[in-house]
Amino acid sequence: MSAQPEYALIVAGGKGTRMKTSLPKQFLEINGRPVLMHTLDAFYRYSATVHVILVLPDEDRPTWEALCRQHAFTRPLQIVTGGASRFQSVQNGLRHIHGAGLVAIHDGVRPLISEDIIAASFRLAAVHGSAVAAVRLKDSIRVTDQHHTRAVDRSQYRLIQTPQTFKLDLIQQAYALPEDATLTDDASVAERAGHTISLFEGSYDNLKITTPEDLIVAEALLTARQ
Ligand SMILES: Nc1ccn([C@@H]2O[C@H](COP(=O)(O)OP(=O)(O)OP(=O)(O)O)[C@@H](O)[C@H]2O)c(=O)n1
Ligand SMILES: C[C@](O)(CO)[C@H](O)COP(=O)(O)O
Repeated sequence: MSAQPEYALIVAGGKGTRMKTSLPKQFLEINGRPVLMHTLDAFYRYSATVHVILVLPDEDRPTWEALCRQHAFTRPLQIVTGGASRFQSVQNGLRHIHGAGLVAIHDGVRPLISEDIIAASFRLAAVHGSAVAAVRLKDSIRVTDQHHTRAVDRSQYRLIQTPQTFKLDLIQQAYALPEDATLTDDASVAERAGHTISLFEGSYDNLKITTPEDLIVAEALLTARQ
């Protein structure tokens, strides 16, 4: 752990349109427990003192509270209201954090995050200002326009994950600027504000639950860990 206060901002305000289920994917169960609880559990396993802020839409709170009762989930956390986009959910979460410290922004739908990666992100962000989990590509890639495709050098690219961990003043200042829908993650928002982004090694099993087959893979990976 670093000497500074540590916050985990877990965003779970999405609708999961690509999952095509009526229940948002963060509430779907994998191995008998909601995706979001697996995610939160990883942060409590990392540290008993990390301040956890959970971003949820107001209309999803009854669902979450019912799941907490059903699964006897009593971990301490602060719930704040989600926004219409991931940007707005993160922005609202950051408004509820005061003072200096570090914040790990993490998708509620990345339930396989490990304590080691969380620890590395805080440790490296304390030194560099930012620490963003990333992995190398395993497939070949091509760039396309409407008419042509062209092979590109995959060694120059990374797949970006969360956690994306920052010094608080840096990321709060970056999120004070207007929303730009082309910025899909926190690193892009920080970069737009003039900050250099530091990457560190993420993990292929830190998958984001996005489409139905991701649930099957996540269950298999969780089972293999037991
Ligand atoms: N208004 C939003 C939109 C997204 N998120 C969160 O951002 C993370 C990554 O988003 P994504 O996987 O795209 O989730 P959804 O927006 O729910 O999915 P989809 O794009 O398929 O609708 C998720 O934990 C999601 O809950 C959020 O907090 N608030
Ligand atoms: C933040 C993120 O998970 C990093 O890979 C990703 O950018 C979220 O993208 P989405 O469009 O919300 O799926």
